[in-house]
Amino acid sequence: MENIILDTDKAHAVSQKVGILVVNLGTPDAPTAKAVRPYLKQFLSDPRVIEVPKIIWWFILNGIILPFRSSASAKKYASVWMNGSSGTGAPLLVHSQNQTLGLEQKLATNESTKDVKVALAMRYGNPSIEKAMNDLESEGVNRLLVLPLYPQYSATTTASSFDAVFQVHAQKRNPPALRMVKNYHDHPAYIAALVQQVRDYWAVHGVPDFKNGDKLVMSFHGVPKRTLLRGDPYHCECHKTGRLVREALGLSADEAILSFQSRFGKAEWLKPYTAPLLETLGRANTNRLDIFCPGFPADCLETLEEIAMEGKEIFTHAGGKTYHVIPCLNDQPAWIDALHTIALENIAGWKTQVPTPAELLERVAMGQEVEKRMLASSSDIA
Ligand SMILES: C=CC1=C(C)c2cc3[nH]c(cc4nc(cc5[nH]c(cc1n2)c(C)c5CCC(=O)O)C(CCC(=O)O)=C4C)c(C)c3C=C
Ligand SMILES: [Fe+2]
Ligand SMILES: [Fe+2]
Repeated sequence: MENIILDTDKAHAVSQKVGILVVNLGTPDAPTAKAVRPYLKQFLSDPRVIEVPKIIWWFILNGIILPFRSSASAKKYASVWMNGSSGTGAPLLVHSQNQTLGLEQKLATNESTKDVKVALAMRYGNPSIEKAMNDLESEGVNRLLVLPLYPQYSATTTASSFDAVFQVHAQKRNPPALRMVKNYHDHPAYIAALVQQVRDYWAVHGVPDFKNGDKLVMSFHGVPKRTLLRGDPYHCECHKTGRLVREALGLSADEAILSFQSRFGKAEWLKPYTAPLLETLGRANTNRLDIFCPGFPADCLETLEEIAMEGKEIFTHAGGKTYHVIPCLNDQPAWIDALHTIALENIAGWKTQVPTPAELLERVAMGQEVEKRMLASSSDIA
C-alpha cells in the first residue's frame, strides 16, 4: 500500500521499528576519470567542506580542479581497487559494507534488537543517503539512528552528513524520529579496538624498539586550520583519541607522534603534516616506523595510497629503514563490538518490536488510570 498511514499493519503509529543509518564519506563508482569527476564535484561543492565564496570556487573547481584532479585521482584509485575475498570495489565501500553487515548480524543475535534494520549510506556518491533512508522507510522504520563512521566530529564530515539527512527528512510528510551520534572519539570500546589492532599487528610483526628510536606515527585526516579557529572541535578530539591510544600502549608523546595528512589546496591545515614528518624521521635514519590511522575506521584511498605507498616512498627515500603500515579497523571483531555497543547505547529506550494487541490494551488501560489520578489530584488542589 502506498500510504503507510492507511496500511492497517502500520496505522496509528503502532509500528515502532528502529533503523540505523551507517554513514561514511563516499567514493567513486569506478576507478576512472569519468566516475571520479561527478564524485569529486559533489564532494567539493559542499559548503561544509569548501568555505570559499561560491562564485570564485565555481571557477576554480570547474576550470582547474575537476579537469586535472579527476584523472590523477582515478589512477590512484585504480592502484588500490579491491578484488579479493573481502569484496570487490572501492576499499572504502567494501569495508563500510562489511562493517554494516557485521553490525546487523550482531544486533540479530539478541531478541530485543533482532528486527533493527541497518543500512549503509554514503554522503557523496552511492548508495546515497536519500536511497538508504527511503529503503529503511519502506521497511517500516520510524525511529532512525544516524551513526557516522567518523569517530571524531568535524563540521566538514559529521555535520555535513547530518545536513544531508535533514534535507531528505524535510521532504517527508511522516518522517522518522531522529537521533544522531555526534562523536565517539573517546569511547572506551573504540579505543579498545584501536589498541587491539596495534597489539595484533605487533604480535605478528614484532614490537618496535622504541628505546632505540623506533616510532609510531598516528596520522589523522587534516582539515583547514581556520576551522579550528572558528570552533570546530576536530583537532582536540583527534588529540584525545591519540593520547588515549598512546597511554594504553604505554608510550610517550615522543615515541607515538600525532600528525595530520591529506592536505588539500594552499591554505594552512592542522599541523604537523604527516608527509614532512615522515621525511624528517627518514632523514634521522629511523630504523623502524609504524604508521596507524586511528581516525579512519575503514581503509581507503587516503590510507592505502597516500600513507602506505607515498608515505613509504617518502620515508625510505629520505633514509628511513623499515616502514610498517598497521591496517585500519575494517572488520576487526573488537571494532564491530564497539559499533554494536555505540548503537545500543544510542537506541536505548526505543522499543524495537511492535506491541501485541494485549500490550496495546494494557497501555490504554494504564493511560486511563493515569488520567483518572490526574483528574483526582487536580480536584484536590481546587
Ligand atoms: C577539500 C577539503 C577536504 C576536507 C576538509 C576533507 C576532510 C575530511 N576528509 C575525511 C575523510 C576522507 N577523505 C577522503 C578523500 C578525499 N578528501 C578530500 C578533501 C577533503 N577532505 C578529497 C578531494 C578526497 C578525494 C580523493 C582525492 O582526490 O584526493 C577519503 C577517502 C575516500 C575514498 O574514496 O577512499 C576519506 C575517508 C575526513 C575524516 C575529513 C575531516 C575530518
Ligand atoms: Fe578528505
Ligand atoms: Fe585542539
